[in-house]
Amino acid sequence: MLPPRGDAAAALVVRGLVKRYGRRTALDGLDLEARRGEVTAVLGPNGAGKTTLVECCTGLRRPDGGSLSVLGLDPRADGRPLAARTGVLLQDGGLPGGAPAEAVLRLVAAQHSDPMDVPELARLLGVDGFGRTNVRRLSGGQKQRLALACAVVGRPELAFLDEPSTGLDPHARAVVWDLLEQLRAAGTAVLLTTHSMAEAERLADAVVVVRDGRAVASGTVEELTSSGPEVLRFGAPAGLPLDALRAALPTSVATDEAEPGRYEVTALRPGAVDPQVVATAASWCAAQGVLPQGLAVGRRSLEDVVLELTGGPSRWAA
Ligand SMILES: Nc1ncnc2c1ncn2[C@@H]1O[C@H](COP(=O)(O)OP(=O)(O)OP(=O)(O)O)[C@@H](O)[C@H]1O
Repeated sequence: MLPPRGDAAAALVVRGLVKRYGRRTALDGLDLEARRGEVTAVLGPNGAGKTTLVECCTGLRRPDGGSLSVLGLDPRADGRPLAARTGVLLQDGGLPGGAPAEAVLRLVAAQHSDPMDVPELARLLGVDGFGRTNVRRLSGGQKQRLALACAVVGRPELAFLDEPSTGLDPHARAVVWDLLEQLRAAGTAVLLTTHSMAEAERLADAVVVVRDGRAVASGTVEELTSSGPEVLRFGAPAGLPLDALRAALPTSVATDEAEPGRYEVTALRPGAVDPQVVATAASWCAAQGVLPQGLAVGRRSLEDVVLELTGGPSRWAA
């Protein structure tokens, strides 16, 4: 694990956080920091403890051990001042069911001293399209957009966003990503939990990988993915015979169909994936009569790293 980057820009400092539910330990000594003007993405499989972390940070749950500093305050003792300075999006929304969407947003805005412009935010997140609809009647994605609007309307210094783009269509997701970039540019510290590697790659200034209630790695996407061997990847029809390709390539690379239709030529020593290897693989594809889709040389993807750190695909499927 990379050393923590403790400094004055940290809006959230979590040290050795422990939370148990009966005999189940959800957080087992978790360390994490989130800095102002940065998006910190918390990644990890189902049950890793991400939501419990957000619930502890927002004062909804009492930790059993460790320490928490939220904008220099204690989330349970200083709930009131923190409510004015933080924004929270929880997975189950927590919206009142009996009022129209835009009225709910106005109500939340009125609780803040310098809220964003409500009509403008409503337009940005598409809340204006269902502003008069009762919250109870909103679709999952509409509720999610309203809950996100409520979380950010008070211009929070620190925003806790638990899976903000889950259930959103691609257009809404792009809008949410733009909004998160605006928050970051305004100096907000954003703690984002997500299962979307694309979201983390696009937005995260820092990534914390959580497994079994502990941070098992942290750093930038670049720091986490820059180690490991170079790999030539391409897509082609599944089940192509690889023997001829293996015979044509040097022994300094290993060739596999990593998953059906996804081929990888991995360097077994530094520099082994060289231009000649790329040309050989392309010629082999030509001999097979196939066009290699997305042929590219790179290192591990963020998904590869996270799967490796958290125990592989079977663990994620559990
Ligand atoms: N209220 C609760 N009572 C008992 N156990 C709980 C409770 N909430 C969470 N847990 C357990 O604590 C562990 C961590 O759960 P948590 O919801 O924090 O994980 P998560 O990383 O957010 O998962 P997901 O990705 O599925 O949202 C899990 O084993 C879960 O079953």
